[in-house]
Amino acid sequence: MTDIALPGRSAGSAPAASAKALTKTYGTGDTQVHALRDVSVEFERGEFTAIMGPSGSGKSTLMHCLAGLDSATSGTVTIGDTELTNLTDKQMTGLRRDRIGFVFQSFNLVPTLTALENITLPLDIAGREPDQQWLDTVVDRLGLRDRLDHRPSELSGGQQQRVACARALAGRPDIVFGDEPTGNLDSRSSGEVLGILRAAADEFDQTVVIVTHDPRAASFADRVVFLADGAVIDHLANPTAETVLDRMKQLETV
Ligand SMILES: Nc1ncnc2c1ncn2[C@@H]1O[C@H](COP(=O)(O)OP(=O)(O)OP(=O)(O)O)[C@@H](O)[C@H]1O
Repeated sequence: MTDIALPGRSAGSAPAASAKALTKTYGTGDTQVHALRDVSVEFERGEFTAIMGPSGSGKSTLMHCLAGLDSATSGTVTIGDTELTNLTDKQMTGLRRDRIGFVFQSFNLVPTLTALENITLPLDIAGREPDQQWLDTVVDRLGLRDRLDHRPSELSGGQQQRVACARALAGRPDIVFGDEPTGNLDSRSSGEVLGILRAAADEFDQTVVIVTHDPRAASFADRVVFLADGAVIDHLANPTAETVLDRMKQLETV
């Protein structure tokens, strides 16, 4: 498969991703839902951001629009200096494949493939050779070396999520999105997954954006963006589990 040339691969000083005046409306008339109302937010290169907010506040919708999995009703999304609304379907597929990684709450592994085959699947589909050194780094950092020949059913939930993380990181994407990536994990496995996402930002200058309900998970981030009723209502820099919890309580009483 040939690589699709995308404008803006070397993003310079542009944020790694941004949303400008993003709105997303579902339905019409009485049943209309404003999932996003005029959301503008930027994500710097090498920055780890947690998106938090009550159920139904628009977190997943925002993440899916940022990652090109869903389209907004109005406003713009930019990855590097590539505006997603300007892309053809083919270019969008190429951008998602080459520059974006995803980790979902439900792992989404292929049951018939081994851990290693799952990790390299997106690269295989894209016809790309894995960077062996990078792959080794990711596998070792996630403690998966002695699990590579196992199928998902032979792995614990934490191990499966680490495989999903390795799959997201294997192609060295500029930006990694996680939709409640630790939602199904115990605290030890959560710590391992969040640790590798932290390392992706610190050591490899990748941008990480996760949705979470967990103040402890959010404490691994550089910044928390709080959503309520489809709008950004607050930011918190250098969060700890305690400051996040305090802010959540304050926001509930507003
Ligand atoms: N396909 C859809 N059709 C209609 N309404 C939708 C659709 N998807 C989401 N919504 C609505 O949009 C709003 C935002 O949903 P979203 O899933 O982004 O919230 P969330 O903050 O991620 O919630 P949760 O924490 O419960 O996962 C909600 O009111 C939801 O009911």
